[in-house]
Amino acid sequence: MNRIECDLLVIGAGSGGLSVAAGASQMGADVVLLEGHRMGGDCLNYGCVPSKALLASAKAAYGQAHTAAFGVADQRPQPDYAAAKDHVHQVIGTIAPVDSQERFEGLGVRVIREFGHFTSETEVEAGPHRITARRIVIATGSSPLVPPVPGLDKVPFETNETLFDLREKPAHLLIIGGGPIGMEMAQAHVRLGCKVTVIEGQKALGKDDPEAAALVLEALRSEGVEIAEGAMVSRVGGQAGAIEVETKDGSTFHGTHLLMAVGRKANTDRLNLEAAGIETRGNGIKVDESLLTTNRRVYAIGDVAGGMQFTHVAGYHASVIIRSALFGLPSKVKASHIPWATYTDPELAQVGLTETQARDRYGVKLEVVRFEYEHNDRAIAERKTKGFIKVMVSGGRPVGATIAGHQAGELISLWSLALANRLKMSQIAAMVAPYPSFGEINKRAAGAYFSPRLFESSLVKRAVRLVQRWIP
Ligand SMILES: Cc1cc2nc3c(=O)[nH]c(=O)nc-3n(C[C@H](O)[C@H](O)[C@H](O)COP(=O)(O)OP(=O)(O)OC[C@H]3O[C@@H](n4cnc5c(N)ncnc54)[C@H](O)[C@@H]3O)c2cc1C
Ligand SMILES: NC(=O)c1ccc[n+]([C@@H]2O[C@H](COP(=O)([O-])OP(=O)(O)OC[C@H]3O[C@@H](n4cnc5c(N)ncnc54)[C@H](O)[C@@H]3O)[C@@H](O)[C@H]2O)c1
Repeated sequence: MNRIECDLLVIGAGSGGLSVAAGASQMGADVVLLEGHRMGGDCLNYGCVPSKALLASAKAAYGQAHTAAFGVADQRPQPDYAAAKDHVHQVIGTIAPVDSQERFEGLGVRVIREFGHFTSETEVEAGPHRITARRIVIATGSSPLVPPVPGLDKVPFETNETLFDLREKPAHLLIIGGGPIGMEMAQAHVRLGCKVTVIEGQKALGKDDPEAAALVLEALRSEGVEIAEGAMVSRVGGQAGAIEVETKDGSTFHGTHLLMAVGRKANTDRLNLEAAGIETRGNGIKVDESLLTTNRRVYAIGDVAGGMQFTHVAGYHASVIIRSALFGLPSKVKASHIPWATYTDPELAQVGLTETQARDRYGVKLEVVRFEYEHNDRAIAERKTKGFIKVMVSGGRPVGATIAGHQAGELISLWSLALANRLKMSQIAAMVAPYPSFGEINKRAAGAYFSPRLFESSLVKRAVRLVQRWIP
C-alpha cells in the first residue's frame, strides 16, 4: 500500500469536487483528488453539457421551420440524429480540457483515477493508495434512479448515462418522468423529428410554479409532445423497438425507445460510510448547515448531499466549505438565493419562494407584481411574446421570482443578486436597462411595484398639484 498524507482529500471530480480542488490548491493547500470514472462528472459527460448541446441542435432544426413570419421562407428541417450527437460530443470535447487530469495536475492537485472508500474515520483507500487527510470532502454526485417497476429489467432502456451515445434516431421515444430531464429531452427529441410521449406519475414540472409550468407544457404540447399526467407507471413490457408502458389507471403507451427520467440516487454505495461514522438521510448524506457530515472532519457537497441537485449548487457548496476547511472560519449554506432554470423553449426559471410558498409565509402582507413578455418591445420584435415574470414582494424586498419565457435562465440572475444581498425593490427600479432588451422585463416588474403607489395615490396627486402651484 502506498501511504499518502494531505491537507484535503476530495472524493469525486465532478462539478463540486473540481471546484473545491481547484480553489483549495490555488490557495496553497496540499490536495488529493479521487475520480473513479470520468473527469468532469455528470454535468460534463451525461448532464448539463450534453443536454444543452442537444437542445441547441433541436433549436436549430425548429428555427428552420419557423422563419416565415420574419419574411424568410420556412424550410423543411432535415435533422440528422447521429450528426446531432456528434455535435454533442464535440461540445463535451471542447469543454473537457477545463476539467481534465492534466489541468488539475498543472494546478498542483494530485489526481488519482480510482474509486475511494473509507476504511476508518480518518482513512480512505483508493486502489493501491491509503490516504489520510486533515479534511475530507465527499463529492460523489448522483446516478439515475431506476425504480423497481415490474418488467423494466427485461426491456432495453436509456438513462442520461446512455442517451447521449445513442445514434439511432428513436421513431417514438417514451419518457417516464416529467421533471426537468424528461421535459428538456422531450423537446429536444420532438424537434429532431421523433415522436415523443412523456408519462408522468403526478404533475409534469411539478416542482415549479404551476402557472409557469403550464406555459411551458402548453408550448411543448403545441409542438407535438404527448404529455400524460397522473399516469404512474405500473409495468413495462415488450422488446427492443416495441416497448409498452402500462400505467395504474389502465392506459398503455407504445413506443420504440424508452428513457427513464424519474429522479436521482445519491452515489454512496461504494463509500463504506459506516466505517467512517457517516450517516445518510432521505436521498443523500446527512449534513448540517456547514455541510459537515456526522464525522466532523468530513464534508459532503453537491448532489450527494441530497438537497438541490444543480451544478451551480455544487459550485456554491465548494465555496462555502473552502472557507471553513482552509481558513477554519464559520461558513453556512443559504438556499434562498439559489436559482434554477429548465432550458426548454420557453425557459422556466425560479429563485427564492414561489407564489404559493410566499403566500403561505407572508399571507396578506405579500404583494405579487408581474409583467408580461407581450409588452416588451424586444420580445415583440423577435416574436417571443409568450411568457411572464412575477416577483413576490414582502416589506419592499423581493422574496422570490418566477420567470417563464425567452431567456428566463439568463434573466433570473438579477433576482438571485437581489435576494443574496437583500436588495429593495427601489434598488432594482433604480437600475437602467438598455432599450430594447429582454432585460427590461426585470425593470418593468420592479416598476409594477411602484406604479400603483405613484400613479394611483391621491396623496401623490395632491402633492404634485400643490408644488405645481408654487414653482415658477
Ligand atoms: C440530464 C441532466 C441534465 C442536467 N442539467 C443541468 C443543468 O442544466 N444545470 C444544472 O445546474 N444542473 C444540471 N444537472 C445536474 C448536474 O449535472 C448535477 O447537479 C451536478 O453534476 C452535480 O455535481 P456533483 O459534483 O455533485 O456530482 P457529479 O458531477 O456527478 O460528480 C461526481 C463524481 O464522483 C465520481 N465518484 C463517485 N463515487 C466515487 C468514489 N467512491 N470515488 C471516486 N470518485 C467517485 C463520479 O464518477 C463522478 O465523476 C443535470 C443533470 C442531468 C442528469
Ligand atoms: N436544467 C436543469 O438545471 C436540469 C436539467 C435536468 C436535470 N436537472 C437535475 O436533475 C434532477 C433530476 O431530474 P429528473 O427529471 O430525473 O427528476 P425529478 O425528480 O425532477 O422528476 C422526476 C419525475 O418523475 C416522476 N415519476 C417518478 N416515478 C414515476 C413513475 N413510476 N411513473 C411516472 N412518473 C414517475 C415524478 O413524479 C417526477 O415528476 C433534477 O431535480 C435537477 O436537479 C437539472
